[in-house]
Amino acid sequence: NWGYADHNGPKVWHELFPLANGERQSPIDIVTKAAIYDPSLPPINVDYDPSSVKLIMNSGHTFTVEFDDGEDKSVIRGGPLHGSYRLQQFHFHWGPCDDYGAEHKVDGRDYPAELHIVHWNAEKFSSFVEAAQNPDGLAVLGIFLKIGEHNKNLERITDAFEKITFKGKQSSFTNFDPSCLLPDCKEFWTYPGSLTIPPLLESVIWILLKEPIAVSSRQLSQFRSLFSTTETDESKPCCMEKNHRPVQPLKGRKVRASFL
Ligand SMILES: NS(=O)(=O)c1cccc(NC(=O)NCCCCO)c1
Ligand SMILES: [Zn+2]
Repeated sequence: NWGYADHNGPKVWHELFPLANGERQSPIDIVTKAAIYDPSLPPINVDYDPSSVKLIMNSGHTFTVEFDDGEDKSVIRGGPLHGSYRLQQFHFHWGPCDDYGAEHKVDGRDYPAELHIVHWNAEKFSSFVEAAQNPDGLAVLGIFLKIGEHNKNLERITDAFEKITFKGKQSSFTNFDPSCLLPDCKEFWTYPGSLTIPPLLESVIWILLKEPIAVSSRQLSQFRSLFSTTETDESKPCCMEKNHRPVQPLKGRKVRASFL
């Protein structure tokens, strides 16, 4: 099925997933001078309960840290959002080297990786799957990663990798608050977009923080040490070395900024 190689990657996703050529696809290049400052945008407010984390798993395309979204324990509010959106999972996107690998760009510039914290509108819909079918169903908080100091808050995540080396593996994960991965400054850009993985549903309100967080090159290399193949895969085991979609056409969309 779909992946990031030449035979099954972003260039051919449209064959099975026609939304790939849709009107509000993600990621995009954020042209900062074209962003519209909107002083009426309230600040972003995250309220995460560390006890709602459940597990960490290798999906074959990335690794996800999944939360109990059966009740309103961990939510995001404010910014462009109407009401509260419930935390479901977070995951990352990266590339084969430290020069690129994030999904969104800023003024054409590549970051080496990007964190996506995924939420769904539990006030209007009864499940993630239902929310994902609606234009205001999902809210993804995107955080850019840059190469710098070792990030202690990532240690518990990279320490878990030995238990989820292969596709399909999962391991219990407890007591983790993803707000420890956010930068101090919560200024953001926001625009209407889509999932960046198939089925590319156009149901995401994107909120991208302007300030990146730092991780060490060694920590990022640990991401690439995960396998995109199962333990029993006949074909030779293959490392998860890239899982980012190229930027997509803006098609007239406006990007708003919470800052001047
Ligand atoms: N990449 S993203 O648009 O933030 C996004 C939004 C909502 C759900 C997901 N899903 C995932 O990344 N799931 C990981 C497993 C996918 C199937 O391998 C991604
Ligand atoms: Zn993502």
